[in-house]
Amino acid sequence: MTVEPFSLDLARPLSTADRTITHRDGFLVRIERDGVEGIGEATPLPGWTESIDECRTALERAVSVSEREPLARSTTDRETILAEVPASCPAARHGLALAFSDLRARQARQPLYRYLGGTERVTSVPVNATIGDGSVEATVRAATRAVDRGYDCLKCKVGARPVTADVERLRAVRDAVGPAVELRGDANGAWSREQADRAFEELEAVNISYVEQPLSPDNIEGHTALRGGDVGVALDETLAEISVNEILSAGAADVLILKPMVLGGLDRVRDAAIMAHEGTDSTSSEDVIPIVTTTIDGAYARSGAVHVAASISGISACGLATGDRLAEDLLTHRLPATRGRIAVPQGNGNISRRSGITDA
Ligand SMILES: O=C(O)CCC(=O)c1ccccc1C(=O)O
Ligand SMILES: [Mg+2]
Repeated sequence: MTVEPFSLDLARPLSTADRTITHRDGFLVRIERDGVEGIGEATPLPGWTESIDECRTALERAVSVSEREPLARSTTDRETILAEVPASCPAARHGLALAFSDLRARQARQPLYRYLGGTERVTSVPVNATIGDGSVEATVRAATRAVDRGYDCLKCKVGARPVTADVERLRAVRDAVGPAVELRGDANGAWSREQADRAFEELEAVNISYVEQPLSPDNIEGHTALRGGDVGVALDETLAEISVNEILSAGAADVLILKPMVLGGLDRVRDAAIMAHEGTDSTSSEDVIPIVTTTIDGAYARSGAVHVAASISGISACGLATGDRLAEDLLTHRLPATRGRIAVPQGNGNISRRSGITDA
Protein backbone atom coordinates (compact mmCIF):
# COMPACT_ATOMS: atom_id res chain seq x y z
CA MET A 1 0.00 0.00 0.00
CA THR A 2 1.28 3.47 -0.85
CA VAL A 3 0.02 6.95 0.03
CA GLU A 4 0.83 9.95 -2.15
CA PRO A 5 -0.19 13.59 -1.49
CA PHE A 6 -1.84 15.86 -4.06
CA SER A 7 -3.07 19.46 -4.14
CA LEU A 8 -5.71 20.84 -6.52
CA ASP A 9 -6.62 24.49 -7.10
CA LEU A 10 -10.20 25.50 -7.88
CA ALA A 11 -10.77 27.53 -11.04
CA ARG A 12 -14.17 28.59 -9.68
CA PRO A 13 -14.14 28.83 -5.87
CA LEU A 14 -17.42 27.87 -4.13
CA SER A 15 -18.81 30.49 -1.73
CA THR A 16 -21.16 29.26 0.98
CA ALA A 17 -22.66 30.80 4.13
CA ASP A 18 -19.59 29.91 6.18
CA ARG A 19 -16.57 29.77 3.84
CA THR A 20 -15.15 29.95 0.33
CA ILE A 21 -13.51 26.72 -0.86
CA THR A 22 -10.47 27.63 -3.01
CA HIS A 23 -8.33 24.47 -3.10
CA ARG A 24 -8.46 20.80 -2.17
CA ASP A 25 -5.57 18.77 -0.73
CA GLY A 26 -5.57 15.05 -0.20
CA PHE A 27 -3.93 11.67 -0.73
CA LEU A 28 -4.11 8.88 -3.28
CA VAL A 29 -4.07 5.40 -1.74
CA ARG A 30 -2.83 2.50 -3.89
CA ILE A 31 -3.21 -1.16 -2.99
CA GLU A 32 -1.88 -3.95 -5.18
CA ARG A 33 -2.70 -7.66 -5.04
CA ASP A 34 -1.66 -10.25 -7.65
CA GLY A 35 -0.89 -7.63 -10.27
CA VAL A 36 -4.22 -5.80 -9.85
CA GLU A 37 -4.20 -2.27 -8.42
CA GLY A 38 -6.98 -0.48 -6.52
CA ILE A 39 -6.84 3.31 -6.13
CA GLY A 40 -8.62 5.35 -3.46
CA GLU A 41 -8.76 9.08 -2.70
CA ALA A 42 -8.79 10.75 0.72
CA THR A 43 -9.60 14.45 0.39
CA PRO A 44 -10.41 15.83 3.85
CA LEU A 45 -12.39 19.05 4.25
CA PRO A 46 -11.63 20.39 7.74
CA GLY A 47 -14.84 21.32 9.54
CA TRP A 48 -16.58 18.36 7.88
CA THR A 49 -13.82 15.77 8.32
CA GLU A 50 -10.41 15.44 9.97
CA SER A 51 -7.60 17.87 9.09
CA ILE A 52 -5.02 17.06 6.42
CA ASP A 53 -2.45 16.20 9.14
CA GLU A 54 -4.85 13.87 10.97
CA CYS A 55 -5.69 12.21 7.66
CA ARG A 56 -2.01 11.70 6.80
CA THR A 57 -1.34 10.18 10.24
CA ALA A 58 -4.28 7.76 9.90
CA LEU A 59 -3.17 6.70 6.40
CA GLU A 60 0.48 6.24 7.46
CA ARG A 61 -0.74 4.04 10.28
CA ALA A 62 -2.83 2.00 7.83
CA VAL A 63 0.28 1.52 5.66
CA SER A 64 2.23 0.15 8.62
CA VAL A 65 -0.64 -2.16 9.64
CA SER A 66 -0.86 -3.43 6.04
CA GLU A 67 2.84 -4.32 6.06
CA ARG A 68 2.50 -6.63 9.06
CA GLU A 69 2.75 -10.30 8.08
CA PRO A 70 0.67 -12.20 7.27
CA LEU A 71 -1.75 -9.35 6.54
CA ALA A 72 0.19 -8.25 3.46
CA ARG A 73 -1.14 -11.32 1.64
CA SER A 74 -4.40 -11.95 3.49
CA THR A 75 -7.91 -11.63 2.04
CA THR A 76 -9.34 -10.27 5.29
CA ASP A 77 -6.97 -7.30 5.20
CA ARG A 78 -9.72 -4.79 4.36
CA GLU A 79 -11.62 -5.27 7.62
CA THR A 80 -8.45 -5.38 9.73
CA ILE A 81 -7.05 -2.21 8.21
CA LEU A 82 -10.35 -0.26 8.29
CA ALA A 83 -10.87 -1.25 11.92
CA GLU A 84 -7.66 0.63 12.80
CA VAL A 85 -8.88 3.96 11.35
CA PRO A 86 -10.17 6.28 14.10
CA ALA A 87 -13.85 7.23 13.77
CA SER A 88 -12.67 10.85 13.70
CA CYS A 89 -10.92 10.28 10.32
CA PRO A 90 -13.67 9.59 7.75
CA ALA A 91 -11.67 10.89 4.75
CA ALA A 92 -8.85 8.44 5.52
CA ARG A 93 -11.37 5.62 5.80
CA HIS A 94 -12.97 6.71 2.51
CA GLY A 95 -9.60 6.56 0.71
CA LEU A 96 -8.74 3.13 2.06
CA ALA A 97 -12.22 1.65 1.50
CA LEU A 98 -12.33 3.02 -2.08
CA ALA A 99 -8.93 1.48 -2.87
CA PHE A 100 -10.13 -1.92 -1.62
CA SER A 101 -13.49 -1.68 -3.43
CA ASP A 102 -11.79 -0.65 -6.68
CA LEU A 103 -9.35 -3.57 -6.34
CA ARG A 104 -12.07 -6.11 -5.57
CA ALA A 105 -14.39 -4.86 -8.34
CA ARG A 106 -11.50 -5.14 -10.83
CA GLN A 107 -10.74 -8.64 -9.62
CA ALA A 108 -14.44 -9.52 -10.01
CA ARG A 109 -14.46 -7.81 -13.47
CA GLN A 110 -17.39 -5.60 -12.51
CA PRO A 111 -17.99 -1.87 -12.67
CA LEU A 112 -17.85 -0.48 -9.13
CA TYR A 113 -21.59 0.28 -8.87
CA ARG A 114 -22.39 -3.40 -9.51
CA TYR A 115 -19.78 -4.52 -6.99
CA LEU A 116 -21.40 -2.15 -4.44
CA GLY A 117 -24.74 -3.91 -4.91
CA GLY A 118 -26.44 -2.13 -7.82
CA THR A 119 -28.69 -4.72 -9.41
CA GLU A 120 -29.59 -3.09 -12.73
CA ARG A 121 -27.45 -1.66 -15.52
CA VAL A 122 -27.31 2.13 -15.03
CA THR A 123 -25.60 4.26 -17.66
CA SER A 124 -25.97 7.72 -16.08
CA VAL A 125 -27.14 9.49 -12.92
CA PRO A 126 -29.08 12.80 -12.72
CA VAL A 127 -27.21 15.74 -11.16
CA ASN A 128 -27.96 19.26 -9.98
CA ALA A 129 -25.94 22.36 -10.89
CA THR A 130 -24.33 23.97 -7.81
CA ILE A 131 -24.69 27.76 -7.62
CA GLY A 132 -22.64 29.62 -5.03
CA ASP A 133 -23.51 32.74 -3.07
CA GLY A 134 -23.55 35.91 -5.18
CA SER A 135 -25.54 38.98 -6.10
CA VAL A 136 -29.02 38.62 -7.63
CA GLU A 137 -27.50 39.27 -11.06
CA ALA A 138 -24.64 36.78 -10.64
CA THR A 139 -27.03 34.13 -9.28
CA VAL A 140 -29.48 34.54 -12.16
CA ARG A 141 -26.60 34.48 -14.66
CA ALA A 142 -25.24 31.20 -13.23
CA ALA A 143 -28.73 29.67 -13.09
CA THR A 144 -29.56 30.62 -16.67
CA ARG A 145 -26.22 29.27 -17.91
CA ALA A 146 -26.86 25.95 -16.12
CA VAL A 147 -30.35 25.60 -17.59
CA ASP A 148 -28.97 26.46 -21.05
CA ARG A 149 -26.52 23.58 -20.57
CA GLY A 150 -29.42 21.21 -19.91
CA TYR A 151 -29.66 21.04 -16.10
CA ASP A 152 -33.23 20.72 -14.82
CA CYS A 153 -32.28 20.93 -11.14
CA LEU A 154 -30.35 23.78 -9.48
CA LYS A 155 -29.03 24.08 -5.94
CA CYS A 156 -28.34 27.63 -4.74
CA LYS A 157 -26.25 28.50 -1.72
CA VAL A 158 -28.09 30.79 0.71
CA GLY A 159 -27.45 32.00 4.25
CA ALA A 160 -24.57 34.41 3.54
CA ARG A 161 -27.02 37.36 3.27
CA PRO A 162 -30.17 38.48 5.08
CA VAL A 163 -33.16 36.19 4.48
CA THR A 164 -34.96 38.85 2.43
CA ALA A 165 -31.97 39.09 0.07
CA ASP A 166 -31.79 35.30 -0.36
CA VAL A 167 -35.52 35.11 -1.02
CA GLU A 168 -35.08 37.81 -3.64
CA ARG A 169 -32.24 35.83 -5.27
CA LEU A 170 -34.29 32.63 -5.45
CA ARG A 171 -37.40 34.44 -6.67
CA ALA A 172 -35.32 36.04 -9.45
CA VAL A 173 -33.96 32.60 -10.40
CA ARG A 174 -37.48 31.14 -10.46
CA ASP A 175 -38.67 34.01 -12.68
CA ALA A 176 -35.70 33.47 -15.02
CA VAL A 177 -35.84 29.66 -15.35
CA GLY A 178 -39.61 29.09 -15.25
CA PRO A 179 -41.71 26.58 -13.32
CA ALA A 180 -40.30 23.31 -14.73
CA VAL A 181 -36.82 23.52 -13.17
CA GLU A 182 -36.38 22.04 -9.68
CA LEU A 183 -34.84 24.56 -7.26
CA ARG A 184 -33.13 23.68 -3.99
CA GLY A 185 -31.37 25.82 -1.38
CA ASP A 186 -28.42 25.17 0.93
CA ALA A 187 -28.03 27.38 4.02
CA ASN A 188 -25.05 25.46 5.48
CA GLY A 189 -26.47 25.88 8.98
CA ALA A 190 -26.58 29.68 8.90
CA TRP A 191 -30.12 30.44 10.06
CA SER A 192 -31.71 30.87 13.48
CA ARG A 193 -35.14 29.28 14.05
CA GLU A 194 -36.79 32.66 13.41
CA GLN A 195 -34.87 33.23 10.17
CA ALA A 196 -35.60 29.69 8.99
CA ASP A 197 -39.32 30.03 9.76
CA ARG A 198 -39.48 33.24 7.76
CA ALA A 199 -37.42 31.82 4.87
CA PHE A 200 -39.50 28.63 4.67
CA GLU A 201 -42.72 30.61 4.65
CA GLU A 202 -41.57 32.95 1.88
CA LEU A 203 -39.91 30.21 -0.18
CA GLU A 204 -43.17 28.27 -0.52
CA ALA A 205 -44.29 30.73 -3.21
CA VAL A 206 -40.97 30.22 -5.07
CA ASN A 207 -41.51 26.45 -5.16
CA ILE A 208 -38.23 25.42 -3.50
CA SER A 209 -38.24 21.64 -3.04
CA TYR A 210 -35.97 21.62 -0.01
CA VAL A 211 -33.31 23.56 1.89
CA GLU A 212 -30.16 21.80 3.08
CA GLN A 213 -29.13 22.41 6.66
CA PRO A 214 -31.27 25.45 7.52
CA LEU A 215 -30.21 25.31 11.21
CA SER A 216 -27.04 24.40 13.09
CA PRO A 217 -25.98 20.74 12.90
CA ASP A 218 -26.91 19.78 16.47
CA ASN A 219 -30.40 21.32 16.32
CA ILE A 220 -32.40 18.13 15.77
CA GLU A 221 -35.54 19.44 17.47
CA GLY A 222 -35.52 22.61 15.39
CA HIS A 223 -35.27 20.69 12.14
CA THR A 224 -38.03 18.32 13.20
CA ALA A 225 -40.28 21.32 13.94
CA LEU A 226 -39.44 22.99 10.60
CA ARG A 227 -40.79 20.03 8.63
CA GLY A 228 -44.35 19.67 7.42
CA GLY A 229 -44.68 22.55 4.95
CA ASP A 230 -44.13 22.62 1.18
CA VAL A 231 -40.38 23.22 1.53
CA GLY A 232 -38.57 20.09 2.71
CA VAL A 233 -35.77 19.87 5.27
CA ALA A 234 -32.52 18.24 4.15
CA LEU A 235 -29.78 17.45 6.65
CA ASP A 236 -26.12 17.57 5.59
CA GLU A 237 -23.68 18.89 8.26
CA THR A 238 -25.74 17.08 10.92
CA LEU A 239 -24.62 13.74 9.42
CA ALA A 240 -21.00 14.57 10.33
CA GLU A 241 -22.05 14.52 14.01
CA ILE A 242 -25.20 12.46 14.48
CA SER A 243 -25.97 8.96 13.17
CA VAL A 244 -28.45 8.41 10.35
CA ASN A 245 -30.35 6.10 12.67
CA GLU A 246 -30.79 8.87 15.26
CA ILE A 247 -31.83 11.40 12.61
CA LEU A 248 -34.44 9.06 11.14
CA SER A 249 -35.72 8.07 14.57
CA ALA A 250 -36.19 11.75 15.47
CA GLY A 251 -38.04 12.37 12.19
CA ALA A 252 -35.74 15.34 11.58
CA ALA A 253 -35.33 15.13 7.78
CA ASP A 254 -37.22 14.78 4.51
CA VAL A 255 -33.90 14.38 2.66
CA LEU A 256 -30.45 13.09 3.68
CA ILE A 257 -27.37 14.54 1.98
CA LEU A 258 -24.84 11.71 1.84
CA LYS A 259 -21.22 12.75 1.33
CA PRO A 260 -18.90 9.75 0.94
CA MET A 261 -15.90 11.72 2.25
CA VAL A 262 -17.82 12.78 5.38
CA LEU A 263 -19.52 9.44 6.11
CA GLY A 264 -16.23 7.57 5.61
CA GLY A 265 -16.84 5.54 2.46
CA LEU A 266 -19.16 4.40 -0.31
CA ASP A 267 -20.31 1.41 1.76
CA ARG A 268 -21.61 3.77 4.46
CA VAL A 269 -23.40 5.93 1.89
CA ARG A 270 -25.16 2.88 0.48
CA ASP A 271 -26.15 1.62 3.93
CA ALA A 272 -27.53 5.07 4.82
CA ALA A 273 -29.48 5.29 1.55
CA ILE A 274 -31.06 1.88 2.15
CA MET A 275 -31.96 2.93 5.69
CA ALA A 276 -33.49 6.17 4.38
CA HIS A 277 -35.62 4.25 1.87
CA GLU A 278 -36.64 1.48 4.23
CA GLY A 279 -36.69 3.26 7.57
CA THR A 280 -35.22 2.05 10.86
CA ASP A 281 -37.10 -0.40 13.06
CA SER A 282 -38.92 2.47 14.74
CA THR A 283 -39.62 4.45 11.53
CA SER A 284 -40.43 1.65 9.10
CA SER A 285 -42.99 3.53 7.04
CA GLU A 286 -41.01 6.70 6.44
CA ASP A 287 -39.50 7.34 3.02
CA VAL A 288 -36.62 9.77 3.30
CA ILE A 289 -34.91 10.79 0.04
CA PRO A 290 -31.15 10.06 -0.20
CA ILE A 291 -28.96 12.44 -2.23
CA VAL A 292 -25.25 11.79 -2.89
CA THR A 293 -22.89 14.79 -3.16
CA THR A 294 -19.15 15.40 -3.30
CA THR A 295 -17.10 17.67 -1.06
CA ILE A 296 -15.52 19.09 -4.30
CA ASP A 297 -13.18 16.13 -4.66
CA GLY A 298 -10.70 14.85 -7.23
CA ALA A 299 -11.73 12.54 -10.08
CA TYR A 300 -11.29 9.24 -8.20
CA ALA A 301 -13.61 10.29 -5.36
CA ARG A 302 -16.12 11.94 -7.72
CA SER A 303 -16.25 8.79 -9.80
CA GLY A 304 -16.76 6.70 -6.67
CA ALA A 305 -19.63 8.98 -5.66
CA VAL A 306 -21.19 8.58 -9.14
CA HIS A 307 -20.93 4.79 -8.73
CA VAL A 308 -22.60 4.71 -5.32
CA ALA A 309 -25.40 6.98 -6.62
CA ALA A 310 -25.83 4.56 -9.56
CA SER A 311 -26.14 1.66 -7.13
CA ILE A 312 -29.15 3.26 -5.38
CA SER A 313 -32.36 2.58 -7.29
CA GLY A 314 -34.49 5.59 -8.18
CA ILE A 315 -31.80 8.09 -7.14
CA SER A 316 -32.81 11.78 -7.37
CA ALA A 317 -30.56 14.49 -8.83
CA CYS A 318 -27.28 14.44 -6.91
CA GLY A 319 -24.63 17.08 -6.14
CA LEU A 320 -21.92 15.43 -8.22
CA ALA A 321 -21.35 18.01 -10.96
CA THR A 322 -18.43 19.64 -9.18
CA GLY A 323 -15.51 18.59 -11.40
CA ASP A 324 -15.63 21.71 -13.54
CA ARG A 325 -14.79 23.84 -10.49
CA LEU A 326 -11.27 22.37 -10.40
CA ALA A 327 -8.46 24.09 -12.29
CA GLU A 328 -6.60 20.77 -12.46
CA ASP A 329 -7.59 17.18 -11.74
CA LEU A 330 -6.21 13.74 -10.93
CA LEU A 331 -7.34 12.23 -14.26
CA THR A 332 -7.97 13.66 -17.70
CA HIS A 333 -11.39 11.96 -17.61
CA ARG A 334 -13.31 14.64 -15.70
CA LEU A 335 -16.76 12.96 -15.43
CA PRO A 336 -18.51 15.91 -17.08
CA ALA A 337 -22.24 16.53 -16.78
CA THR A 338 -24.10 16.47 -20.08
CA ARG A 339 -27.72 17.65 -20.14
CA GLY A 340 -27.93 17.29 -16.36
CA ARG A 341 -26.53 13.76 -16.16
CA ILE A 342 -23.10 12.19 -15.52
CA ALA A 343 -22.22 8.96 -17.36
CA VAL A 344 -21.40 6.03 -15.08
CA PRO A 345 -18.04 4.46 -16.07
CA GLN A 346 -18.81 0.91 -17.29
CA GLY A 347 -15.31 -0.58 -17.20
CA ASN A 348 -14.03 -2.75 -14.36
CA GLY A 349 -13.63 -1.05 -10.98
CA ASN A 350 -14.04 2.68 -10.35
CA ILE A 351 -12.60 4.47 -13.38
CA SER A 352 -9.95 3.88 -16.00
CA ARG A 353 -6.53 5.42 -15.32
CA ARG A 354 -6.26 6.06 -19.03
CA SER A 355 -7.57 9.36 -20.28
CA GLY A 356 -11.20 9.47 -21.21
CA ILE A 357 -11.48 5.76 -21.99
CA THR A 358 -13.16 3.21 -19.75
CA ASP A 359 -11.59 -0.20 -19.22
CA ALA A 360 -13.12 -2.87 -21.45
O1 LIG B 1 -24.35 19.43 -3.45
C1 LIG B 1 -23.81 20.01 -4.39
O2 LIG B 1 -24.46 20.47 -5.33
C2 LIG B 1 -22.31 20.15 -4.45
C3 LIG B 1 -21.59 19.94 -3.16
C4 LIG B 1 -21.73 21.04 -2.15
O3 LIG B 1 -22.60 21.86 -2.23
C5 LIG B 1 -20.74 21.11 -1.07
C6 LIG B 1 -19.40 21.00 -1.41
C7 LIG B 1 -18.41 21.09 -0.45
C8 LIG B 1 -18.77 21.26 0.86
C9 LIG B 1 -20.10 21.34 1.23
C10 LIG B 1 -21.10 21.25 0.27
C11 LIG B 1 -22.53 21.28 0.75
O4 LIG B 1 -23.40 20.58 0.23
O5 LIG B 1 -22.82 21.94 1.72
MG1 LIG C 1 -24.95 21.11 1.92
